[in-house]
Amino acid sequence: MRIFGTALDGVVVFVPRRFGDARGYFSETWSRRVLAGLGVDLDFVQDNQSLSRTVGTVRGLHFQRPPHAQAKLVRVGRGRILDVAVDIRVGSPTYGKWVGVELSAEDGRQLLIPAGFLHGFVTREPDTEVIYKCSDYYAPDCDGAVRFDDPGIGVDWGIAPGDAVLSDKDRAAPLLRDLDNPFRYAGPFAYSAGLEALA
Ligand SMILES: Cc1cn([C@H]2C[C@H](O)[C@@H](COP(=O)(O)OP(=O)(O)O[C@H]3O[C@H](C)C(=O)[C@H](O)[C@H]3O)O2)c(=O)[nH]c1=O
Repeated sequence: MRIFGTALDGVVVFVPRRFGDARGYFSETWSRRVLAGLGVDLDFVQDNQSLSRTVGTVRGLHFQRPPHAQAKLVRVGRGRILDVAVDIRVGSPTYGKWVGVELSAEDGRQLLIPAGFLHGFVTREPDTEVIYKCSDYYAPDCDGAVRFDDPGIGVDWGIAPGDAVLSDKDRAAPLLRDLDNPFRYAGPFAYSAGLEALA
């Protein structure tokens, strides 16, 4: 398992090893022990999977409030996405900043999004399946969202905002500046220190 940094401290890319042979490949896509060995000490308790039929489907920007804030470990089972994380921890040196990483079934990359960050993705192929682990259970009362096209964040999704395929919930999400924001900066992530960036 290789680990790479991104422009946001705490948001890191994992690339699991693939054992290829004439049949295809085998890969351990997650091991608590391996991630703990890399300094990422997270207990994931729920796996999610979503299928998005159309290119340009945007799901996000989502989060869960404490006491059920979620860290997520995202990968693609089929297709390709631009996966996006936004730091919304008040007081963070990267508050309001975003990073996008392309993940695909082919490259096997995974993105870790800590609690305190918004998460969303846009699909780049039809029938894209996204599979992700969450560090807390779904808690509808704690469910939160911010507009995917919030000009104060400025995510470049690679599509015109008007072309995005959205849920009604995402279409109606507030801007970050209007959010009752529960997250505060609590310092750097030790596992991120000194990581090389993904090429
Ligand atoms: C997230 C979730 C949803 N649901 C139910 C609630 C709704 O009736 C239905 C669809 O939910 P939603 O429209 O919120 O699904 P997405 O738009 O894919 O939301 C997800 O997409 C972004 C990318 C995320 O990071 C979050 O995990 C999550 O918010 O599934 C559940 O039963 N359990 C769950 O954990």
